[in-house]
Amino acid sequence: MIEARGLTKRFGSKLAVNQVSFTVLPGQVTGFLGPNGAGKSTTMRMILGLDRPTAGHVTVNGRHYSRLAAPLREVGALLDAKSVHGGRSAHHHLLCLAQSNGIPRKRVDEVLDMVGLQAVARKPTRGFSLGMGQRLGIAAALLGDPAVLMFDEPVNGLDPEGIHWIRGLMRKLAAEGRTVFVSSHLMSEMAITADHLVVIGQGRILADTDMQDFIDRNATSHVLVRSPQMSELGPLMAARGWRVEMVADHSLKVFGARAAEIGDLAADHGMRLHELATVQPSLEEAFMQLTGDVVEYHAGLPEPPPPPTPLGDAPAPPGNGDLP
Ligand SMILES: Nc1ncnc2c1ncn2[C@@H]1O[C@H](COP(=O)(O)OP(=O)(O)OP(=O)(O)O)[C@@H](O)[C@H]1O
Repeated sequence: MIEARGLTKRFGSKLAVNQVSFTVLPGQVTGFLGPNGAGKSTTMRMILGLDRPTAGHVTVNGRHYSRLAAPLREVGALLDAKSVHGGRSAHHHLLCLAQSNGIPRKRVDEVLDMVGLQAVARKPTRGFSLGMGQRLGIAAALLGDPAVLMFDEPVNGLDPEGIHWIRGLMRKLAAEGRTVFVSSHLMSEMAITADHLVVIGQGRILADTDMQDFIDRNATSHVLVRSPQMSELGPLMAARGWRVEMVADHSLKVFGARAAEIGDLAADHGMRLHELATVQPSLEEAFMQLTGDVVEYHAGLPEPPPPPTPLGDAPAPPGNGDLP
């Protein structure tokens, strides 16, 4: 278990982490999300005793990292996969770590097997791809068979097979009862890997809740409707007080109504429907909704396209409203 209480880190005038409190429980994968510069890495570094908190504290299994008798056996971490001496082989790197932490030699081969690096284990790591470096970092994290695991952007540089593999590994580690704390910018990946989310923005906790609750609270589902009689059906739905938006392919997005209500309305007026589907919001939509105001670094992108036209103001569709 990881417990942070009032955790704060200031770099000069920059308050990187601001009075953060959260608990990461065993037996589940907890995703740590936030825009660039939100304070994720700094928080993880404080958990590992690599940065000293300005205020507050954080413990791993009830103790500060510096007080752990055999740290690698209690917490394994992948923070910066590039922090390996390029002249050493993967085997040698792991062996040095094992020997300095009282871990049996045979564990080195076990973790090399687990991450799929056996075939290149004796080659210098300077020739490793980004993905191989990630796998080696994960092998080091697993070396002490720790109950707590932390991964900062673990899928960085991994190919689809590698991403699939790490997803399975995290789920397996959590199912074994371990504490798994993982940061990622890949929302689609987090959506299928994490059970619980801690979301941080500008150094403050914005959400600490389970995945479904986070999505439900921060984004709304809608119903996608396609009908050859859209020009008549649209105003009927708008008149019910439902928010109706025309989308690019001339279908409609309807907010505030259930699919059954829309189907009934169409049937009552003898109108045909070609599609009626409830669309659940994604983690990415919920994340963007919550963190939109706290993004530190905005790209100089061109102006976004105008929002979809609400149907009430929309020009009439061409012809009799039939869809292509
Ligand atoms: N050693 C440091 N000295 C000064 N400022 C720092 C230092 N480390 C981090 N910061 C600043 O603290 C803030 C939080 O940085 P941090 O790396 O923790 O964010 P992050 O959420 O991990 O970002 P990213 O998703 O981009 O990796 C940023 O504004 C960063 O510039």
